[in-house]
Order: sequence, then C-alpha cells, then structure tokens
Amino acid sequence: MRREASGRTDGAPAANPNGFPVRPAMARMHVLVNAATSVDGKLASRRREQLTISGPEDFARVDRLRASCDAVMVGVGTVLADDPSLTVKDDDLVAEREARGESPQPARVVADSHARTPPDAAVLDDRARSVVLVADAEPDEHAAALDAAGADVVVAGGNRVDLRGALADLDAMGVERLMVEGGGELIFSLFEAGLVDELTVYVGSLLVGGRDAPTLADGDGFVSDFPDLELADVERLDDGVLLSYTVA
Ligand SMILES: NC(=O)C1=CN([C@@H]2O[C@H](COP(=O)(O)OP(=O)(O)OC[C@H]3O[C@@H](n4cnc5c(N)ncnc54)[C@H](O)[C@@H]3O)[C@@H](O)[C@H]2O)C=CC1
Ligand SMILES: Nc1nc(O)c(N)c(N[C@@H]2O[C@H](COP(=O)(O)O)[C@@H](O)[C@H]2O)n1
Repeated sequence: MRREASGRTDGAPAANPNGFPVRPAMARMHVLVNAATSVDGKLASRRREQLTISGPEDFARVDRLRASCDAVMVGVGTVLADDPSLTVKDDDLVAEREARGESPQPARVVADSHARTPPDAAVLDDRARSVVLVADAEPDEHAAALDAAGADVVVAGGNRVDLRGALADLDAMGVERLMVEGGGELIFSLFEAGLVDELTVYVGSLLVGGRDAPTLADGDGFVSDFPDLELADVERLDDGVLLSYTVA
C-alpha cells in the first residue's frame, strides 16, 4: 500500500511512477474553486442530494475547466452525497490533453479524514488516477480498503486532513493546477487556510432555502478577516450568472 506522510517539502521524487511530470517541489500550485449555487447561496437542498443548478453552457465550461487542470478535488461529503466521477466528459477535450502529453483525465482527489469513501465510489474507478487524503489517526484497515480499491492513500494531518500539507504533497506529485468543486466544508477550510487563488461561482435562477442546506462556504464561518475577493468578471450563462473572482 502506498501510504505517504504529508508535507514533504524537501524536493520532488527523482522518478515519478504515477505519470505526473517531475518538477521542483513547492513551486506553489494554482488553486481554483468552482461551484454552482442557488441565488440564496445553497449548493444543494437540505436533503443534500445532488441538485442540478448549472445549465448546458455552464456544464461545458466546467468540463473545460476540469480539462485544464492536473487534479480535481472534493470533500468526502460530496462523494457520499453525489457519487461524482469528476472526469472530463468531452472526448475532444480528452484528446487535447493527450496531444499536450498529459494523462487523458485529471487525477481525482478526495479529502477524507476518516477514510469514509466507499470502495465502489465512482471517484475510485479506473477512468483516472485517484488520490484519497486521510488523517493519520485513521486505522490502517480503512486506508487498506481504499488502497485495494485502487486509490493512492496519502496521510495528511493528525485527526483531520491538513490541507496545506496535503497540497504540498500534491504539488510534489506534479499538480500545478488544482480545481476544487466542493462541498461547502472543504471550500471554507481552503479559504480559512489561505489556499485559494481563484473562485468561480455559477448562480442559477433558483431559490432553495433551508437553514441546514449546504452553502458555498460552511465550516465555522468567518467573523473578521474575511477573504479578500476581487471581482474579475461577470458573465450571463444559460439562465444564470457566472461570477469570477481572484483571491488576494
Ligand atoms: N452545487 C455544487 O456545485 C456542488 C454541490 N455539492 C453539494 O455539497 C454537499 C456536500 O458538501 P459538504 O457536506 O460540505 O461536504 P464536503 O464535500 O465539503 O466534505 C466535507 C468532509 O470532507 C472531509 N474533510 C477532510 N479534511 C477536511 C478539511 N480540512 N476541511 C473540511 N473538510 C475536510 C471531512 O470528512 C468533511 O466532513 C452535497 O449536498 C453536494 O451535493 C458539492 C459540490 C459542488
Ligand atoms: N458546476 C456544477 N453545477 C451543478 O449544478 C452541480 N450540481 C455541480 N456539482 C458538482 O459536480 C459533481 C458531479 O460531477 P460528475 O458529473 O459526476 O463528474 C458533483 O459531485 C459536484 O462536485 N457542479
């Protein structure tokens, strides 16, 4: 089982057996967060079932964004709720990746402190590489089940995935562009750790409501030192609006 310690900052591996190009470690990766919300900022209803908010134009944009990245990341809450594949759907985009000398699909990454990803989850299928980030406190047998399902299990943090260390590991594996698709707990933690460079939010013409429905950024929330967002673009897509921000 490949179970790695987190936070290696002492250089990239001399040879990379996993298909990522070898490059100097800690050349800081670019982190993009993308999500779709209702007008009231919800990612899904209180039932936490997958909700189709984007229309065809936005899904095509998301596919292009995935294709431009080395890895696509979600939290295990999203895996349990949506069972996403996180793959690039358009064959032309896959072909373009291959023509650039990249793997056909970006890697899938799950932040999963307690190794709760079901072994038969779509995100672990053989369409792309899968990396599951677990906490050190997690019993070896949980991680072993993920390893047996084909995932690369990376230990990152004590009781909860330490995102800064985990991103350093992904960086050392050659991930230069990381797309994060949610959910709200993971997105908040990334902002809290100051790890986000860009945020794109598609706001669909839908009102969901519900105090327990997940929002774009959940966690404990900020009470001061709010992330510094700069509005870079506004675009009408389908029956909604795409808001693009850079994060200082
Ligand atoms: N509309 C959209 O664009 C999207 C909607 N969703 C929706 O969001 C919901 C899932 O979101 P959440 O429940 O917030 O789950 P999440 O996907 O953010 O996962 C949270 C889990 O990730 C794990 N984790 C490990 N390390 C962590 C860290 N450092 N910080 C935070 N979490 C960490 C924890 O086990 C935690 O419970 C579902 O209803 C799903 O349908 C999810 C993605 C996109
Ligand atoms: N961009 C976007 N718009 C929506 O309306 C959505 N519901 C989501 N959800 C995200 O996409 C994942 C599903 O990916 P696959 O189609 O299975 O590859 C889902 O898990 C959310 O992260 N996104």
